[in-house]
Amino acid sequence: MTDPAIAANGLRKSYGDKTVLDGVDLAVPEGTIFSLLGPNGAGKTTAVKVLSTLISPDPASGRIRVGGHDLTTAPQAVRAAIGVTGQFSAVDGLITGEENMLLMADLHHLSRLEGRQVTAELLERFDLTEAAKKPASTYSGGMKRRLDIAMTLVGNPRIIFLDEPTTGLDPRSRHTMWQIIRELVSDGVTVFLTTQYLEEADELADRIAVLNDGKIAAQGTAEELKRLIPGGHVRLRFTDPAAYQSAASALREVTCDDESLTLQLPSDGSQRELRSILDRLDSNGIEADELTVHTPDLDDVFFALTGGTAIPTQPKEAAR
Ligand SMILES: Nc1ncnc2c1ncn2[C@@H]1O[C@H](COP(=O)(O)OP(=O)(O)OP(=O)(O)O)[C@@H](O)[C@H]1O
Repeated sequence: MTDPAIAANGLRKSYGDKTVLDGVDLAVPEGTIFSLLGPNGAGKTTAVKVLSTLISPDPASGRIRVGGHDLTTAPQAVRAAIGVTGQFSAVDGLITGEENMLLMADLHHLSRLEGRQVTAELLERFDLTEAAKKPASTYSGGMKRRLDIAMTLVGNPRIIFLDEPTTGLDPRSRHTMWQIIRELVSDGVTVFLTTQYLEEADELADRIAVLNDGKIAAQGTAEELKRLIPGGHVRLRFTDPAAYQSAASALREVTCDDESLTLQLPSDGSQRELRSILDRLDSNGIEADELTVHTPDLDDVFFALTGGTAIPTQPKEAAR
């Protein structure tokens, strides 16, 4: 098995006596999107800054490897493997988009010809060719973010940290950014994304970690996280009142709605639970007209995990 692109054990970071990250464990497989979610001030940006070598972890931290290199002993090698964009944008507003790109190419020691080629390709890919000769200060928020990512890609990084890449963007620009992120991953790049938009994590991330109080409160796929909290249920709708009545007495823990002939019963939506419901209906010769599964959405998960509501212990498969 290959090394994860990012692997942190017991990552700690304090500012004075304020502990921001209190033993964070993360493993991000290569070529996947990992999203770190958390309320304002949870420490997301701090995690990005540590993992991208902008600040040092506390000495009490465990082993942290990024791109196969040790963060503490080989920070230069880590820097060569990664790109960072986000709240600390590298875009210089006084010069044009093209000049920003060429400057980046210079920093990466590309020849003039290579620099021009890469710049033209990336400006085209990010739909900035038309604006290339205008000062970056005249760009819209979405254009600036696209330029920022294009500049990061000049160095051909295998791992990209995106710190809140769509904050403040309108829905169209946000969707464009999502498309860009998906394309990066389809090229094999690993993306570490922080976001305050749960929908964004749900849409993009292979795995999500929820940061709360300096610790990872839970991590897993969006589906695994949704199964962690109560609120999921199965709804059965009938057109035949007799079938509805039989189902109401055959099933346990049902809530009945006699008017709409609908039954609702709590369920985590797992295959095992659905099978047991269907088996019970079958063995009583009952057929529902409609069966729908309702799982809590990520908003419910986020509030439950970061609002102090008790949640059940995380099952093994979600903790892996
Ligand atoms: N240089 C610093 N010195 C002291 N405290 C800091 C410093 N940088 C961040 N903090 C504190 O660390 C905590 C975490 O901040 P961080 O920016 O990592 O949170 P965040 O999850 O990214 O929040 P947001 O969603 O608001 O961007 C905050 O309480 C912040 O005040």
